[in-house]
Amino acid sequence: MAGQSEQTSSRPAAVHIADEIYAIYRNVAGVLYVAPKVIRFVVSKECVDKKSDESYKKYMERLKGKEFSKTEWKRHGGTIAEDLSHPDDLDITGLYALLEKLSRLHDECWRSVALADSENKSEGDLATATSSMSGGGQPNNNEELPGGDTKCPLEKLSRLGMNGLPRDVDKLFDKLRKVKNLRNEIMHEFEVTLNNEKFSELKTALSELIEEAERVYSLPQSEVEDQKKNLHDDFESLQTTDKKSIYYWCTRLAMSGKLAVKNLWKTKLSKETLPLLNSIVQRLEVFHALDVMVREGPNGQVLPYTEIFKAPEKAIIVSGVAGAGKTTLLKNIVLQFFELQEGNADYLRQFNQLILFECRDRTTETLADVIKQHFKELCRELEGKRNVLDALLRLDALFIIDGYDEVNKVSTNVVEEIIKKTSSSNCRVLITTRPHSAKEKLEMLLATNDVISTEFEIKPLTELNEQLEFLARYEKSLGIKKGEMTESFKTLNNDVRILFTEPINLILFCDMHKHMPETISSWEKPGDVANDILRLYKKLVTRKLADVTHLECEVMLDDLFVVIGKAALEFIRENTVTFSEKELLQVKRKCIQILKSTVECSSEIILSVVLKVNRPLSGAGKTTYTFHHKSIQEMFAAEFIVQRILARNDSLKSILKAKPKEMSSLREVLQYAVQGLSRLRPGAA
Ligand SMILES: Nc1ncnc2c1ncn2[C@@H]1O[C@H](COP(=O)(O)OP(=O)(O)OP(=O)(O)O)[C@@H](O)[C@H]1O
Repeated sequence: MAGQSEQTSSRPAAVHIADEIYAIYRNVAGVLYVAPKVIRFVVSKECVDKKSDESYKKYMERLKGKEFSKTEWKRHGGTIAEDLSHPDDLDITGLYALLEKLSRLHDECWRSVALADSENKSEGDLATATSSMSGGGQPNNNEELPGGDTKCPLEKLSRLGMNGLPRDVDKLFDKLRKVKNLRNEIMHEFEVTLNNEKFSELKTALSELIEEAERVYSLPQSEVEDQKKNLHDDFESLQTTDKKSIYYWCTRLAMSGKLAVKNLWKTKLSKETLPLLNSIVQRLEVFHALDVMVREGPNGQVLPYTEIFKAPEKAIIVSGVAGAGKTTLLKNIVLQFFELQEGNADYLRQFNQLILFECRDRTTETLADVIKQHFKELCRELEGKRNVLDALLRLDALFIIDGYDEVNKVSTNVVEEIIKKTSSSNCRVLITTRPHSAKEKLEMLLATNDVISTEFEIKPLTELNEQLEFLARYEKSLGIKKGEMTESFKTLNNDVRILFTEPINLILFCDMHKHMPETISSWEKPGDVANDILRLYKKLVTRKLADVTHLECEVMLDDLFVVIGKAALEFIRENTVTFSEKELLQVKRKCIQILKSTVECSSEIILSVVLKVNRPLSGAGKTTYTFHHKSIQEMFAAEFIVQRILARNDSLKSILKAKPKEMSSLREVLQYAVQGLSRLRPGAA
């Protein structure tokens, strides 16, 4: 269904739309409703030995004669939930994987029994020879019956096919693959979704699958006839579009969902305003393709980020330290998703819908609200409002959750809902988080919902050539003379250069290069850099103040930064990175008091330099404020701590005022504070 939006938007005639709805509806309902029914029938035949309330995991353990550990099940069961006992919620992909695993395991069982039989037989032959020599004549209990399946622990499943020979499942899987491929084409390529011929191709493929099942499982004629009749009736029922059916809403999403989401995000994400440069860059133009490291396994494999979806697990966690580029990676994935038709992001072809949710959001209360934001038009229709989420969960949607470490009381409910609702669907979830904070909580959330996940960590830009490549893109985009900024970067000593392994720091380097190039050559230790970044903020505020006063503002600025730093710390303690107008009021009041003593101006003059204003795109909703980056908020908070320690010798505990559970949000702040202290008072850190 990729590429749907553009085609749909340019179609003029209503009649065409009706034709398209009809074609899509039949194909989508064919692959999402009829085909799984047929495959479930085949699975039930492969599983005749399974008790109805027994989970597939327990069943497989019974056949294997041993329990699977978590990791073993991850390997054996793939994405099959541990407690799954009925395949009703699995779609073609899941059913295919399940059948493949079961049939392989059954073959294994038969092979091991045959091996045991042959060993027993040779022992028996020896015994017979011995006993015949001694004149004895015990019957051999291990004697193999025709087909060799009597000793198999599979009591009801026969090893023999219809022709009396050991069954051959290759053809069955060929037919199944045909159905699966049709599903993927229909779900992922909009031209195919629209293609009327696919509907009859699917019907033929399913009918052939039933016939192949007849051969493999020696099915009685009457059962095969019944299945074929059901198939025929189901396909007939799809000849008219049923607006009440959930597949009608899948169809509507297929037609307009992607365009709606593109309209919501593209403008917001395609440009980026850099923190202090006041320059706008095109996000895709400056994007540096980051590598990721596989967290599990001994050898810490490094992969391009585009490989993350090759992992079979439903949930993909991308972790990375502050400013490692997690959010930027997600934003680029969203943008690339809209460019799919140009063929430059094939790794996203497996998804036909996309939802983005930011954990820092403190106003969106439910998943239904998230869906409403994404598919406003569809949700305006009464039936749409009720059905869009359900329909989405039947499609191959990618749910992107940004910044789990920033999750708050409100957004935690939305995240939980996403994980719960997608757990038994075909959708996948991509979540970013800083590695320490909240990761355990996230893993717990996934485990309680039986969601298997895998983690990739963003690889820092440790090599000089990577850092230069990164900077060169910004150099070009910002119109800086080629080589000017990169040459300056090359002059850094190694101790300082290792600070620039994260993109955010390289961006701050661009800031320094523009506003205080002379300081770069004076950096000796990492602590010098964070200090200069705060100095840079002061310099920019001073410039603003110069428009309204010619008085000396240094002391006043220090006081203002203490107020801002204190607020930054308090917000971080509560894991808050976006602030409402109301929350900011308190800070403004304090700033005004300080300003009044020296100059008659509004607090906006200061806050407009330090904070970024986020106005809701739609016009609805409230304006929020953030620091230009969470790391900058952390630097301000750290500076406040350092100043309090130096000025009043206060204890860290009394400055932080943090409850034990709040301490994890302060990790990075403390790192900056230690750097600051060791710079100013080497013994104090
Ligand atoms: N791959 C990239 N290519 C180009 N610029 C990048 C890239 N990654 C990050 N940046 C720049 O670095 C800044 C910080 O990155 P980002 O906000 O994505 O980090 P993060 O890991 O989400 O940080 P945090 O954990 O603090 O929220 C971005 O605003 C962007 O300007």
